[in-house]
Amino acid sequence: MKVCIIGCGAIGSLFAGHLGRVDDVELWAYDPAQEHVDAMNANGLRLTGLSDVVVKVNARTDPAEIPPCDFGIIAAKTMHTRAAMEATRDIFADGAVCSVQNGLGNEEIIAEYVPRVILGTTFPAGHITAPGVVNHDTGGQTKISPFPDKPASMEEVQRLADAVNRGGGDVVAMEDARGALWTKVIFNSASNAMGAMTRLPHGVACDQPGVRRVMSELVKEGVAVAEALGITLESDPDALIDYGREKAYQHPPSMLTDVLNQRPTEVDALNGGVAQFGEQTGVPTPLNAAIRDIIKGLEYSWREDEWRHLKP
Ligand SMILES: NC(=O)C1=CN([C@@H]2O[C@H](COP(=O)(O)OP(=O)(O)OC[C@H]3O[C@@H](n4cnc5c(N)ncnc54)[C@H](OP(=O)(O)O)[C@@H]3O)[C@@H](O)[C@H]2O)C=CC1
Ligand SMILES: CC(C)(CO)C(=O)C(=O)O
Repeated sequence: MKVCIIGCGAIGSLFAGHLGRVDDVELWAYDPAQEHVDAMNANGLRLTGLSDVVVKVNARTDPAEIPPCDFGIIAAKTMHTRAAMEATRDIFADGAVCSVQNGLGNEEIIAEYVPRVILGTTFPAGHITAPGVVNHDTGGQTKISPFPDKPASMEEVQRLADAVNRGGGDVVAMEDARGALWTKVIFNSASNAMGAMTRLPHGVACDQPGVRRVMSELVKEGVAVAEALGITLESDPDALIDYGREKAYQHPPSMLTDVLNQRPTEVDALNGGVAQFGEQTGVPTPLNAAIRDIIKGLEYSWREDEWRHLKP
């Protein structure tokens, strides 16, 4: 079985670290980061932290050098989903592609490019520490299921989960993982956005009563949209925020890290995604829409060369 990781950064590498240990998996990776790809090809992909392993990955920056694959696992940031699928669509002309990204709308984009799609959400965390080296920060489950609009078969979903699990992963194949995905999205739309706007780590932000109140208001909007879509959440996202305070008090949400590094954020797929599905279902989401617009304004502030010369 051939599997290609699309975007082999932190999360993609955690999946590669599992699949690279399985004898009957031929593992490929597409990633535009030349230095990272060169390091993986020269020395293997090294995982540190919770995992301590080096695996062989056939990494490429040119998708034309990758053979047709049975499965893709996309772990590029959400703003790169379309470009990633444009580049790799031929690899999956008869394959199934699974998203393990955060946010909403990824599966809909993937479905424009490949015949079968697997929806997913993942809880482990990691970060790149050097080219070809990724630290596995925390463990957790991944949940995957056929994407209803363009489904992979349940047999394919199970086969992909089995392959990752045989390499030490923890992937649950489900009939419908939308509840798990939406639970995490609603959590992220509160924790990540408020972390990014206050520059406080998750737990510290939770301890500011006003900030915590806004988180709960963001959650309420997301829950109402999920309900309108007929999605049963896996758990209460507001309780997940409190759980996160206990387990990861000093954790900077990824959107805060992006803001501190003045990098584009995933706000369009998080608060923007909730607002977009809110519009579709007629559920008001003014707070999520406002957060999206403010964070987009913040991103623009970093591109001073585009606005410094402007006059009314
Ligand atoms: N990191 C974490 O702990 C967690 C992350 N997630 C989610 O997983 C997804 C991936 O995040 P993460 O692994 O942290 O991100 P990273 O930035 O570590 O990895 C993404 C990789 O994709 C590459 N990339 C950029 N553009 C493209 C493209 N057009 N096609 C293919 N690959 C591309 C990047 O290269 P370059 O660096 O050159 O841009 C990078 O190597 C996100 O949606 C995130 O929210 C979910 C759970 C936890
Ligand atoms: C908290 C975490 C790492 C959970 O996976 C996350 O999703 C984020 O920071 O964006």
